[in-house]
Amino acid sequence: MNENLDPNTESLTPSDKEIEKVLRPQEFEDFTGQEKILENLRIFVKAAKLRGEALDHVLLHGPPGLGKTTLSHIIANEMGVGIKITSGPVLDKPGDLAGLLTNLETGDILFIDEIHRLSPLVEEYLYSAMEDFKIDIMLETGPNARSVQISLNPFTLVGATTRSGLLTSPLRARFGINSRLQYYDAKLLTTIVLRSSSILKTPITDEAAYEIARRSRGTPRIANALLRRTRDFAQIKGNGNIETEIAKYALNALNVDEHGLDEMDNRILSAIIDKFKGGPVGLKTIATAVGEDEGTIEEVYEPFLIQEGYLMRTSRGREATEAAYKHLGKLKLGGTGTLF
Ligand SMILES: Nc1ncnc2c1ncn2[C@@H]1O[C@H](COP(=O)(O)OP(=O)(O)OP(=O)(O)O)[C@@H](O)[C@H]1O
Ligand SMILES: [Mg+2]
Repeated sequence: MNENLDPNTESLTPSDKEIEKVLRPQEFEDFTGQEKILENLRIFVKAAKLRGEALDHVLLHGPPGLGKTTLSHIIANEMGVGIKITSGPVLDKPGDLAGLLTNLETGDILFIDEIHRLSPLVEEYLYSAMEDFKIDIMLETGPNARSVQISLNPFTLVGATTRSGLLTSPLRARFGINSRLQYYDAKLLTTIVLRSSSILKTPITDEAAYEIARRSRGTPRIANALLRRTRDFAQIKGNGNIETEIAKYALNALNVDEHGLDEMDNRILSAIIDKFKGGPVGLKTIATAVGEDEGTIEEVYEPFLIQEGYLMRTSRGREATEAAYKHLGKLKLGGTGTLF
């Protein structure tokens, strides 16, 4: 997959990361889309503030780059509380978590990214913290070891995950607010691209913004990444302004096709069609065929291909749809034979 389009932040260059921060909305007001979720969050935040209580625990799930981290920061800003950030794989043992929890002030937010990757031990430790704001701490080790229970300041846990299916049900049940972020339509992404280009002080036409938006896999992070790369093309190959023509040129150069599918999307569809007669074929087999990690295919590529109607998930595996054949300009063999 093209590095610039990777929806995982890890592959962004340091300056890209800086820019991503600058482009990150700070308040509900700046956050585009996800209307239902926002409408509810606004009410829950307002009510919690009125009562002077910590906000209920929030679980945010959905594919990468849709705004989970952004929303967590916004919630902290809107609540007017501090936020401590950590992630599932970083919290090795209960002690790590205890350190964070005991340092939270009343109402603070503890943001745990990739919460599906918590170790079972740490996860269990989290239960009483979430439920009763109490934890047990071990004093000393060996024969003198004993545990004392200490009370925590009421806090809000915000958990984010791209794989909500991997969460255990006891953990999931402890979140009072549970929101699934959806892919953005082209119109919303156009608004986001226009907002970002104005922050980056890059002139862009509405039409060019739409061109970038509709080819961004429904994902704000990708829209912003494509905007930055297009800006580079505009500066070097054009006059610095982003117009439709230069946007199209840049997107083609970046291997984003007319429908916004990137190289890996197309490789997945081609593999299913060419190597496995259109499916059904198992995820593992697809992963091997395209040389990509199974989990990444499942959480990054597949949801979008399914939503756009190129892929079906059946009990027997993944199947390419008519739309996929059409998209790749291939004929569907066998079946009803009613193509012509
Ligand atoms: N609704 C939105 N409006 C404007 N910009 C957004 C919105 N959602 C996301 N963004 C932009 O997209 C970028 C990625 O968002 P964010 O980091 O919150 O995604 P994420 O869901 O946490 O992804 P991951 O699962 O990879 O952690 C942010 O820097 C932000 O600028
Ligand atoms: Mg994130």
